[in-house]
Amino acid sequence: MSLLEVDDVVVQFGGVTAVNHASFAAHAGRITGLIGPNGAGKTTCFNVISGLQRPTRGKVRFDGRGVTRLPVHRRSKRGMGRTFQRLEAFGSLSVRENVRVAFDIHRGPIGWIRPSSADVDALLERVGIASYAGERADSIPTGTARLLELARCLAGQPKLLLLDEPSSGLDETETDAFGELLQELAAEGRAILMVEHDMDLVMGVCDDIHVLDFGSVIASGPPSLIRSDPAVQQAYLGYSDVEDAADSADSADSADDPATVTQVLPVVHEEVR
Ligand SMILES: Nc1ncnc2c1ncn2[C@@H]1O[C@H](COP(=O)(O)OP(=O)(O)OP(=O)(O)O)[C@@H](O)[C@H]1O
Repeated sequence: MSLLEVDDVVVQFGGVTAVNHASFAAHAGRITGLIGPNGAGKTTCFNVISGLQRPTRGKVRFDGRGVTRLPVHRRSKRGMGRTFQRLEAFGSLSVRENVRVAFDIHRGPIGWIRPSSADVDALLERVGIASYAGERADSIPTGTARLLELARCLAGQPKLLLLDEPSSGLDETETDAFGELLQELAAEGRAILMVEHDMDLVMGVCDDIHVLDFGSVIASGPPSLIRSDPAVQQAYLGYSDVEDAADSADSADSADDPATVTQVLPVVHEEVR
């Protein structure tokens, strides 16, 4: 059964339909990508899932229960964790203090049971930022700050991780390490739903991908299917010569090789941006 179900969600901002009857799911133990051109409705979907945005219509179910009307903090208590495009850490605190505070927040009324330094340091180690533990959060590189966001989120032991452009600011080596970390986190049973513009990462680590365009889900499936889907090519390429796009990908390699996917989509995405 899906851990998260988004069912026929519509979000309208005045005359703008940001999300248009979108339905998709995310499963425990799997990494799910939510991709699409700029303005496709990805962040609005995340806001609906996490409770920051009430949908005009439609439902969200999490862990077998409806959460559509639940406030953010109650979804968090049930096991949703989210990172944001905008960085949220306390700039004047050290990296270690930020993670310690995140533990405290998630432990709520029993927060007086302090996390041990070993808990905090193990988490910093896990996301690969232990060497920055004593640095002020406002002095660390952007990529490191994103990993700090992830550590703060993991302090709440979420069942579902909602990651909004988590790899921006990471270099290639860091992104590879980050992809491995995501796979480990999923293998431990978490569901990961990720909005991400780095198609190498998306195609390399996602088990399932949902593609949004103008607020609608235009394709869902594993990377190999998404890469060759005509509607996806249309959305990213902006013209209907689907066969050309498929041919160039096919000639590069087989459909199962993530590298071939990225030879089509990322280039196109840069053009769209
Ligand atoms: N609060 C708002 N009020 C009015 N329109 C909004 C609001 N938030 C988003 N929109 C519009 O809804 C549409 C979807 O925006 P959204 O930010 O969800 O897209 P996105 O796929 O996350 O884009 P990006 O990749 O650029 O972050 C866009 O047309 C955007 O301008």
